[in-house]
Amino acid sequence: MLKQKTIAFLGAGNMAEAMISGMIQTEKVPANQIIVTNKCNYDRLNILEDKYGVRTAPITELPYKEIDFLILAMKPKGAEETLSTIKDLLPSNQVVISVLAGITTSFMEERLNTGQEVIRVMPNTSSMIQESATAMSLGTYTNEDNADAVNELLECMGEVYVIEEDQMDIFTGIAGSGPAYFYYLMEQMENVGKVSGMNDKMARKIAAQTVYGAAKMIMEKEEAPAELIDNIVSPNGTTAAGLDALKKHNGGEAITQAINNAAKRSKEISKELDGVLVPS
Ligand SMILES: NC(=O)C1=CN([C@@H]2O[C@H](COP(=O)(O)OP(=O)(O)OC[C@H]3O[C@@H](n4cnc5c(N)ncnc54)[C@H](O)[C@@H]3O)[C@@H](O)[C@H]2O)C=CC1
Ligand SMILES: O=C(O)[C@@H]1CCC=N1
Repeated sequence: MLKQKTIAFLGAGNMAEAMISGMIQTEKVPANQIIVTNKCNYDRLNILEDKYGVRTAPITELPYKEIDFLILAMKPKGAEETLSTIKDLLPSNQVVISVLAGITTSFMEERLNTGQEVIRVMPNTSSMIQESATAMSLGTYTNEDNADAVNELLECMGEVYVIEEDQMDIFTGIAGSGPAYFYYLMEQMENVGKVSGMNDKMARKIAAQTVYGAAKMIMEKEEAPAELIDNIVSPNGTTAAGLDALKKHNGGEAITQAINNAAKRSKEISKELDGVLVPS
């Protein structure tokens, strides 16, 4: 289904690159059917062209009629201007996909022509290696075939979850921002290893392998985290001592706060940006 689709990115940053990398690796989307544009920084476009074989174009020269899926991948504050620029350039059957935190489907629909199909998506940077946890929520006018095709496209980047849009803020807090929390924790693990005399590279790999193995256990065994914890803890052993310290220092509360704060920020972005809507 994807072989015939043309996909364009508006925005050539980290998230766009991660998604392009995921798509190219599956070989489901031919590289020359991906077109990337950026507001400025044309060097960045040259880098992506050389690295992935994608096509690039200045924003004013995008072949809108040729494009099936137009992916908004700039910062959320650029959405308003971009939607007003592209509004009358889009064919009616083109799907606008946004990965922008806090930008709702109704925000997009209100700024595009009536009936334009929009899909809100929240991937994460693990799209780069096809290991994203990605959510998608459909807009008012999305047709089923297009929704299926976009789902298939997102599967190039990892697992896809179709969720109600009112879950998108919390999903963003858990999975969109989530990799950063784990990088932060792994950085601490690495540092503790280094301080104790471990070789730098080995300390990093040990931390990453430990987290990777634990995540894989949850994915592959149908056991709850609590059961897996039970398998590690010996009475009066090292893990009990470690978990005691983690609980004493509110480790669980810290991750809950991180997720809730990110979700709160996603909601705030929606409110802040929606405030600038000028009725036509
Ligand atoms: N980085 C991440 O982990 C994730 C980011 N997102 C969303 O992806 C979007 C992009 O984030 P990043 O790639 O991290 O940012 P970034 O700063 O790396 O890239 C943004 C790119 O958009 C370009 N740009 C700005 N305005 C533009 C416009 N009007 N038209 C075309 N290009 C424009 C910039 O030149 C830049 O290359 C954000 O809205 C963010 O909420 C979503 C999920 C995860
Ligand atoms: O930090 C951000 O706002 C974006 C959205 C999710 C990950 N990065």
